[in-house]
Amino acid sequence: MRYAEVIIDINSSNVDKIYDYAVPDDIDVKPGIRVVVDFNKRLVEGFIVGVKEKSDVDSSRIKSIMRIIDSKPVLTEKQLVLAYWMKERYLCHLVEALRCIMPVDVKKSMEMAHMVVELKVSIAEIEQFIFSNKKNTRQIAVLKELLNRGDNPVKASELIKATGSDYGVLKRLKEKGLIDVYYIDTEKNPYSSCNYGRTERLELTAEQRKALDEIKKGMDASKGKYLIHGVTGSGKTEIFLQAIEYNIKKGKDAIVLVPEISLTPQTIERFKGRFGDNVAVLHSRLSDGERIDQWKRIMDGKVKVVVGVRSAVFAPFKNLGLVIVDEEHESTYKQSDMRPKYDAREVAERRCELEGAVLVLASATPSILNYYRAVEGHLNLLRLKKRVNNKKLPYVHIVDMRQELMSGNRSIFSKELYDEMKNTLARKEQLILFLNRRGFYTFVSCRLCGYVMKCPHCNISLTFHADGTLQCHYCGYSIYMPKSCPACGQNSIRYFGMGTERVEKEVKALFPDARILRMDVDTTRKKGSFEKIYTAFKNREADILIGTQMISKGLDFPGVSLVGIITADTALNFPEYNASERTFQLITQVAGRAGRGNRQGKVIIQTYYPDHYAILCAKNHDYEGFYRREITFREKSDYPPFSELAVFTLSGFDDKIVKEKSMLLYDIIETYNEPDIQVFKPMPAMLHKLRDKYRWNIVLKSKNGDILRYTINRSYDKIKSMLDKDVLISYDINYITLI
Ligand SMILES: Nc1ncnc2c1ncn2[C@@H]1O[C@H](COP(=O)(O)OP(=O)(O)OP(=O)(O)O)[C@@H](O)[C@H]1O
Ligand SMILES: [Zn+2]
Ligand SMILES: [Zn+2]
Repeated sequence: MRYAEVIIDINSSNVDKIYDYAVPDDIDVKPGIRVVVDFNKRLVEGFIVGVKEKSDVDSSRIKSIMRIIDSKPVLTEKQLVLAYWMKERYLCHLVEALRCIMPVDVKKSMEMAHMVVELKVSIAEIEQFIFSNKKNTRQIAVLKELLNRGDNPVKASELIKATGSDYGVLKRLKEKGLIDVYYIDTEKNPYSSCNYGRTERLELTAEQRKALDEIKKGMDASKGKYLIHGVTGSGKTEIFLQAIEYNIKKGKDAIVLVPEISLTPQTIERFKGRFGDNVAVLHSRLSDGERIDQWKRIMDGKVKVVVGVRSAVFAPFKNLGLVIVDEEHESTYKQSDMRPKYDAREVAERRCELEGAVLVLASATPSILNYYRAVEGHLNLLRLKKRVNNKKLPYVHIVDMRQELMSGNRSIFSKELYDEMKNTLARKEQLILFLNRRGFYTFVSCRLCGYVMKCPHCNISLTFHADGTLQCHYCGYSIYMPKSCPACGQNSIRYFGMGTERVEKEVKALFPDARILRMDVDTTRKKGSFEKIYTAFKNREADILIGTQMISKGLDFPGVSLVGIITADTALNFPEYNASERTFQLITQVAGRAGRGNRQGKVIIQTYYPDHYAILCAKNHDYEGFYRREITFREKSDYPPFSELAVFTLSGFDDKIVKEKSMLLYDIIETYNEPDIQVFKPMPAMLHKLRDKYRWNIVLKSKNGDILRYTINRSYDKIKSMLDKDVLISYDINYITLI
């Protein structure tokens, strides 16, 4: 007797283990095949992860596999290993990891969405079958429906609906040779309709060539991990393109990860321009159907390159040779809002190790973590110090906003920025105004009593919008701006702070003839609106682009000679160990948008902290200097990369109960008394009240990742058994932001 080790496709910690099922003699099983099994008297799907001759489970209790879903494995052995690794690293259920690797919608669609069914034999043979198999009512219903529809193939999903049958019925008819079931390729390729001009390989600069040669060596050896540190505009993308070309020549596939906000038409254009229809694009704005189609094109080997966001790291290539992670420092590579809370950079690295592929991380401002790993010799550091064609990096000027205020300037623009804007417009060049939205609110309060308008569900300040509403950016709660103060009744409610709308208004007042575009969450909500604004600015249909984080990445507009950073330091005072790192990265990236054309660019940074090393090093284009300051601080305070951090978050409607349970969890962790673990007392989360729920955090820190994970697992299991439904608990290992 053979036994299959099966992972049940139910997402629950109780079910997160391997179950043994007996394999009937006439069924052929392999790891990676999906099966239907009886689980607690329910028919459920599962994945076979192993096959063995003996089972330790009592033979009287072992059930048999009902049937197999796939004739060939849908998961490779390496994908299974990757799933196990994710489970260990992020403490997720194996099913959660498998669902990333083989998303549910893709799974379903493989069976249904594109399957077409048609008769394979003559009508006479069908009639004969119906006549002699009267008992198979469901099979007969299907055949009759097909006869009714004449010669045309019918979609499997439609057929099943019309006859009340299921996929199993179709499968049995196919096995009998009566019908044919096949996929049609609808090729809902959302980019194929666009016209991408073909581009040719560029003659590389000496620095580019050196970097590419190194990467090629890695590709020849089927291994290697690289970190490209290349200043903005140094031509990193051209290196990617030629590395991919080499990879394709070797018959291999490549994945390029980019942050959501840099997956712009320009980025897509660059890859499509070189590799045409060999490129699939995966981003979160695709419809389900579009995503499934892209996924299928990858599985069927129809493309050689995937350009996509975080989840594209799981693209089901069979012959992966290269994974590139562009803008490697971006925090969005970490999935924070849902389980499994994986980091795509780490998954990429693990996947490369497993599949003999080369990893290339790249950034103008590498994450402290990966730069440290490069310094320590775990990553191969490749440097690009110059811009292409020796174009100069922009000249950066710091304006001390405290002095502006003292000299009587209450405008959001310093005198210097105003003058430069005027000059730039006079020269008919373009300029970008950048606003750091992080931690910055346009809040509304009473000038007399100080009352602040807050969201009743989230207890954070409401944001003022130009249409006269106040909105909560977390839950969407919205009210009209009140005429009088709800607390003191006086007519003295005003809004403070600044948003992109306010900037736009001020610019209009100062430069009534300038053509302005605004790019933020509000103006880009509609599908395609990002592209519209982008193209308009690129075609120089506007002079000024005002925007938030969205415009900081990867944009290459040669017409831009001035960048004004209106609020450079709003994130600097965030109570987070990585606040300086993120401020430095942001300023450097935004500044990098200036002077990519013929004229040297100019950048003006407005700040209240002109002496902070994050600001000063950004001004001097001094990454190494910043790194040295920052790594010293991290080492002294035992912050990553010298430790790992994790957080438990408890939440519920009753603040008192949530706090009590947090204390209880704290005590549990303390009683384990692990010397390598530092536990911090429960603290109300920064967003203490969110969507009517109160939230508390417990932070853990350790130099020993194994013990950290062991402790999280143990204490989580323990506290789970002591919680009612009214308190929810979650954890995040190596979280990015503590909220
Ligand atoms: N070898 C080359 N010869 C001529 N032009 C080049 C060469 N390499 C790149 N370029 C051009 O230089 C410009 C900047 O390159 P690219 O956008 O790849 O820089 P980058 O390093 O990715 O910058 P960022 O980090 O700011 O996104 C692009 O317009 C690109 O087409
Ligand atoms: Zn709210
Ligand atoms: Zn008041």
